[in-house]
Amino acid sequence: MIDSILVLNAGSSSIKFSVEAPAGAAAVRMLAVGQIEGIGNHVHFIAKDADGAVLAETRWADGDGPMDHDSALRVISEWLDGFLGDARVLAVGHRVVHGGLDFSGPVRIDAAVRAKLQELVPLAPLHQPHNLAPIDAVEARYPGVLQVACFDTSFHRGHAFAAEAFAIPLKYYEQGIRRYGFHGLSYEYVARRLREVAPDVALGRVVVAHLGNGASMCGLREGKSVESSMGFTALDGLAMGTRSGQIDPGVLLHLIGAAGMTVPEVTRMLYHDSGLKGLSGISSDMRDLERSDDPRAVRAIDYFIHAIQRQLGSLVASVGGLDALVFTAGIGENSAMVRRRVCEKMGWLGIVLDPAANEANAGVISAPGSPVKVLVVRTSEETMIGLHVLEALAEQAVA
Ligand SMILES: Nc1ncnc2c1ncn2[C@@H]1O[C@H](COP(=O)(O)OP(=O)(O)O)[C@@H](O)[C@H]1O
Ligand SMILES: CC(=O)OP(=O)(O)O
Ligand SMILES: [Mg+2]
Repeated sequence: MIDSILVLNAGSSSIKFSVEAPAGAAAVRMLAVGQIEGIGNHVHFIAKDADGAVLAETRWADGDGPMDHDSALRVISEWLDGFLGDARVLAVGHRVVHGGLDFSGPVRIDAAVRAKLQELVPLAPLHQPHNLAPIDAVEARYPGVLQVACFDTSFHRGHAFAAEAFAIPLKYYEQGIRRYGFHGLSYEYVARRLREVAPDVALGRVVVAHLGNGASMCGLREGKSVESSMGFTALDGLAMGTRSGQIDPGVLLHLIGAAGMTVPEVTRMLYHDSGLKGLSGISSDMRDLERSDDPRAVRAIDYFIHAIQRQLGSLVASVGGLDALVFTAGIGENSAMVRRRVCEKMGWLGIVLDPAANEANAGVISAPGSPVKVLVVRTSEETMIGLHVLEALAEQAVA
């Protein structure tokens, strides 16, 4: 096996990984990619080679197999040990969801950086601990190896004040209580891919809908992030698998005040028991809801679609019109139903869907001549992280 860069990406319901070989100064060649998805639900491990051929796969019965991120990470590292054989690990890149005020780009991890990332755990309780655990596991397995943290927040830094601030006393803004935005590695990757697959719109007014277990939307102009639906934490904006999305802060004041709930109880409700799961009472997984004819499942999907449509209208205002709408991530890439329903009521924006292309999960799903181009782009936070690690390796070589 070739000396490689390892990439680890812990999401809220999955751990994704890839093995990348440097291929020149600014490109990586993927050797293997895989994930454990459905952690805590229907757990599924798969690893594939560069051509998509399955190298390993395990599907556990409900309630069986790795039920938390730690045991999922062990399954992945055992497989990686076998795959890598005696190849050298050149560096390891990690997705870290929150970079706070301090980190506006990828950073080499040392003890001081590790400590700062730990401080941000309360701002991303569903992600940050799972992002940091692999850093420690890698240090134990490959002592001294270059480790690079790549942040979900970096791509959004540089938003205008009005897109970044909350209208509370200014001192809180100075302290870092701002709308950071997340899924930035995904948006950065999609913005790059658009230059290849849709150069006519790539630098125009684009809204990207990253619809996974966590879901957000981003307005782009000239390939740069202008505004995100997510804010200080990854709770804001769209309803998600288990997260509420946008909520009137008065509801929280009521629950903590008059209704007597504790802060940990409200935290648990907003992060774990809300969204599709909370509304349906059935599942956080869109696949389960699509299969169900329970009216609660139908209403949960209705809410999800409505939230996306409202956010789309809002982001179109932020970027000043619309040249392209892009769907990505687990739901965006795979659910023709969600894409069809989001677009259905958006004709007034100039969106005309090609139903057959949409059903086929094609790259371009708008009808020929549609004023707004609608695309499906497969995201790869792992590739983006691999490229950032390559830059860090080059900097290390120069230093
Ligand atoms: N074929 C499909 N149809 C509908 N939804 C799907 C399909 N495949 C995956 N999903 C949805 O994608 C979600 C996972 O998306 P993903 O981007 O991998 O999540 P995350 O990175 O946030 O863990 C699952 O919760 C599931 O609801
Ligand atoms: C930020 C976030 O919500 O990430 P994920 O979609 O991986 O849960
Ligand atoms: Mg994700």
